[in-house]
Amino acid sequence: MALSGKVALVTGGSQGLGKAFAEILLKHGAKVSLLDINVPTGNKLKAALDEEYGSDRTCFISCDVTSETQLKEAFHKTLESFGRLDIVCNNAGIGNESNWERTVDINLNGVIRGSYLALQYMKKQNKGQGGVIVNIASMAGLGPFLSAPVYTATKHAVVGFSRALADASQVSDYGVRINVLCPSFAKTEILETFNTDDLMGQFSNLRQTTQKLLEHMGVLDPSQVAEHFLQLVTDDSRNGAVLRVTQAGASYMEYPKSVM
Ligand SMILES: NC(=O)C1=CN([C@@H]2O[C@H](COP(=O)(O)OP(=O)(O)OC[C@H]3O[C@@H](n4cnc5c(N)ncnc54)[C@H](O)[C@@H]3O)[C@@H](O)[C@H]2O)C=CC1
Ligand SMILES: CCCCC/C=C\C=C\C(=O)C/C=C\C/C=C\CCCC(=O)O
Repeated sequence: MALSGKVALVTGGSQGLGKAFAEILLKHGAKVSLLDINVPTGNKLKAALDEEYGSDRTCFISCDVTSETQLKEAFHKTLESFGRLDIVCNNAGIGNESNWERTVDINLNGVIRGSYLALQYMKKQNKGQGGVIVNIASMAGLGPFLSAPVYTATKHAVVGFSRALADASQVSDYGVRINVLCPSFAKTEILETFNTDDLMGQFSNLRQTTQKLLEHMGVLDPSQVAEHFLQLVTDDSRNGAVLRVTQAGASYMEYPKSVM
């Protein structure tokens, strides 16, 4: 998919990986709708991007992915502002093992809400032009992150949900590809979770083990992660792909062939 003239929507787009995804899409000619609950940071980012790319290339929409109403409205506004929708990145996520229900509602339910709305707006059967969904999971979607069982569960679920949806989309001929990105640790604000006992919940005692894991795996720059995100957006041959990104490089996960 060539990105010039295409329109993308990124949840959790105010900062961190969402910001890096928005920037790489803009660099390649797309327009981007940024959705986030962090309004001051989102507005500041929009102002900075206006300077660099012009004010008609982005919009910022205050939106909580736990609200079906707000998310629906944000998709509607994006279509209204830019006239089309081609790329949806369900990226918003948190680490909170104490209020684990909220973690599930953002990291998993938010991805499901965003993916279903994306299909509704992009599938050919609804007069959409087709497109691509990239859901942001984590290395914790592929193996256990011992100090964060609920975070791990949400990310495994995002991988399974996205793979099943990709097959469903292909068999239904929606013209929408669905891929998953699984980054290792990246230098963003979410890493502060490890310094916050209230968020670590009952496994805050495992701080040292977590710290060792982080030192062992290293910390990626968001721009490195964004390069691989771009691959999932632009490579039309990829549907149901799960791409893991580590300091050692990126590789597609291989799974046994589906029975159907
Ligand atoms: N940084 C890392 O080490 C890794 C992060 N990830 C995933 O990447 C995604 C992005 O996280 P980061 O950029 O690292 O963290 P971050 O904390 O910098 O960014 C997350 C963004 O999501 C927004 N957000 C949180 N709850 C929201 C809600 N209910 N509705 C809308 N927006 C909401 C925040 O305001 C923030 O702007 C998350 O899904 C995270 O799980 C995956 C692997 C590694
Ligand atoms: C409440 C704690 C969750 C905090 C979330 C903060 C950072 C998130 C980072 C990640 O998403 C995880 C990245 C990599 C490590 C995860 C698992 C390692 C195990 C992988 C394996 O064994 O294959």
